[in-house]
Amino acid sequence: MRVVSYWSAPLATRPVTASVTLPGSKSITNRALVLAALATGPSTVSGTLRSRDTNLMIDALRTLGIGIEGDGTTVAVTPGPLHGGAVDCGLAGTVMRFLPPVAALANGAVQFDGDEQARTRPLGIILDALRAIGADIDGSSLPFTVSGSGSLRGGDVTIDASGSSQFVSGLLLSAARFIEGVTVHHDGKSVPSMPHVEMTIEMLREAGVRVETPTDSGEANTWRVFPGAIAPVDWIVEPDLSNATAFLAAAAVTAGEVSVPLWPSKTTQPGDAIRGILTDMGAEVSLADSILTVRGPERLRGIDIDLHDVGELTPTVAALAALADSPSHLRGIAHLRGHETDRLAALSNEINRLGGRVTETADGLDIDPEPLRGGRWHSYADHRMATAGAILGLKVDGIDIEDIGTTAKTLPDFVGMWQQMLENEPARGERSDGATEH
Ligand SMILES: O=C(O)C1=C[C@@H](OP(=O)(O)O)[C@@H](O)[C@H](O)C1
Ligand SMILES: C=C(OP(=O)(O)O)C(=O)O
Repeated sequence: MRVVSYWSAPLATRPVTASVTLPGSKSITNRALVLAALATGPSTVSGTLRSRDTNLMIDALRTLGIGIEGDGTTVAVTPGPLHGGAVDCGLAGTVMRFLPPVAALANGAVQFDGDEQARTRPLGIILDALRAIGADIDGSSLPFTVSGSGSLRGGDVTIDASGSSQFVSGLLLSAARFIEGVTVHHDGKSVPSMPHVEMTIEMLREAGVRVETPTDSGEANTWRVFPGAIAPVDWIVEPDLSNATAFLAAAAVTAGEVSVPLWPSKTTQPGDAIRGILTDMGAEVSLADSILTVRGPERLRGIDIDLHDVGELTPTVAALAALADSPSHLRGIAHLRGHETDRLAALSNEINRLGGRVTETADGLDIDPEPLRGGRWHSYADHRMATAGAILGLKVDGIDIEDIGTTAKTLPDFVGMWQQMLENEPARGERSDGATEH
């Protein structure tokens, strides 16, 4: 018997009004750490997210020989000779896809493993790509071993990155340190989450790396990183806009008003797309003096949207759609079946268990709003499933969320922040009831 804890999601008894400051972006933090580790001298990272995914990245880099000082949000990274060791990826896509190329540059064997659930996440594409450019790797999913020889040839490689943009980002991030750099060609259905590839390219350029995306010369879906030095940078991490979406959704579903300070005026984070999404659903959204404010409408409209570029936002958008007053169609997100869990199945199962009407399509979800009732909400070890349940819980009494602690993947203080947002609202707290696993 496994003891499962449930958190009674607090109901909003009035419009939510709050200002919520978000910790740093997972995606920017983990890219900054990798680039700092491979740089020619010491870097700092300020605004570092401290969460399970980023702490796993820090622990892994330390294991491989990188000096990382600081327990808080400012860390100092001192590169050192890379050596072998054991890396725990947890359930972090960024760790399991960004570090194998780093390991190929180490002197020694690097053993990768992770959570049971991580063993089914797509990985073979990037491991095969690394083999094709000279790496010695045993295995095609977790657990696997990279036997580093201190350098990697690099060169041209063709991959199908339609399963995850992280295959492209992972190869590009370390490539300046490959003898020949890398040219990655994508051949397959379109690459999802392209803003995350843009984020990789922008950060590489900030570190002085030469990157070309020769779309102009007719080579769409090709990225080239030239060999050369990665410069040390004092990175400043933006707040995590994807995590912000759950809090902004609270305003949208309660006709409330939520602001998030330090919203960047220009960003590659996909979370920025929530502005357009909430506007389309009927909310009033404004960005002034770096403060994003969302005012919720009396009635939220459904939405028909392709989320291919911003798939990370799907759990929030699905929760919004389930509380809207007209149908929604979420498209372009077949790749979510390889995220922390099969998010299309998880969202449809859980919303339907509460009385909703969600149908899984080949590449998304059709959501017909129905009155929902309380009940258990399973989170599948997925931080964004847990936060989607919390959004529904604002409007539907009696939703008990399994393992709310799973939000620690990217937002360890989610419960505290949620309760603070609802200050003066009755918080129903967490209990542990020894229920057996479903
Ligand atoms: O590179 C990154 O930081 C990420 C890329 C995306 O992955 P996919 O392309 O696999 O969707 C995104 O969903 C994930 O949360 C973070
Ligand atoms: C898909 C996600 O994470 P990962 O970086 O583990 O792929 C996510 O955070 O929504």
